[in-house]
Amino acid sequence: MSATRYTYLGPAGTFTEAALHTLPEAATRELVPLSSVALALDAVRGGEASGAFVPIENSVEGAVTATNDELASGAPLMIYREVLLPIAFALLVRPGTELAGIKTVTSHPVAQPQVRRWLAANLPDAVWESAASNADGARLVSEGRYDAAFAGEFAAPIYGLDPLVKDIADARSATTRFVLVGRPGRISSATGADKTSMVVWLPDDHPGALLELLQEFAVRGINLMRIESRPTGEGLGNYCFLIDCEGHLSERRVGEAMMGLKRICPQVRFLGSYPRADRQPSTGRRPGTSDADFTAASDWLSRCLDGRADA
Ligand SMILES: O=C(O)C(=O)Cc1ccccc1
Repeated sequence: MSATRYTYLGPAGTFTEAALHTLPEAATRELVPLSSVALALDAVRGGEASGAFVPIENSVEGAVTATNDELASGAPLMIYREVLLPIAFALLVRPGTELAGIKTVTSHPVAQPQVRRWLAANLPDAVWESAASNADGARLVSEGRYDAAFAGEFAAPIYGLDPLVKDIADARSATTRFVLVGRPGRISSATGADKTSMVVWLPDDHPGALLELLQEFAVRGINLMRIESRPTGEGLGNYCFLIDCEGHLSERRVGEAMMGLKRICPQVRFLGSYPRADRQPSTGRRPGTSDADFTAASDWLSRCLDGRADA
């Protein structure tokens, strides 16, 4: 196994690669591009790499389903870091191509909703097809398989293409979130601005089951940052939930919420506690949910059990 190898969604020139380079340790790792999220994660599961860097969520399109499904199934993995990257696309073409000559265009499926309005306004008759990644779309254009690709402008020189149009984004603040995933191991210490991720399977099918699950967070004043339902693959109506909440597992209220979920849900997969990329501390605490409040309450319980309730 290689402790210094990170795989990522490639090929060269993906947004994933650009985001990976913002991690300080990327400079000292062997970075290996692979053609799918599943392959990048399997290399970690198989011990050929210590980390895989993959997109997980987009502010316009939502979940990158391949990543979410991989984290919810198969051998367990954990998230150790996250990176946020603002995304703007360039329309990459072979030198000499003009807008009027573009009949086919490609991108990663998560990119398409971010350029849908631009496409309708500027290339209404062009046929869009999905690529394994935005950079792979650029590679396919260089091979003549498509006329144009939406990708990062930085991918153009890698594939001998020209950015015909730059800075394309239907939503100005489009951001993609990427995560560094490894095999389960020790989580980093709390920083005061942390996030905890998990996959939770619903308590057996009954009215209010989802509410019961959410109450574990609500009563402890824990703010949710994301909740995504995904089919378990075990028949219609069977879903699990990928949840990100504010805080670190070592905070009493987060630990107690996880224990609450563990008691009522058939399965809970802890996906890690790690520093928030936006460095924002957790929002508004509910009174009585600080670590000191939990410690005081359990001390009091011990005194009650000892017959010293008034001490
Ligand atoms: O990293 C890439 O280039 C990808 O293909 C994944 C992706 C898709 C859409 C926005 C950002 C990243």
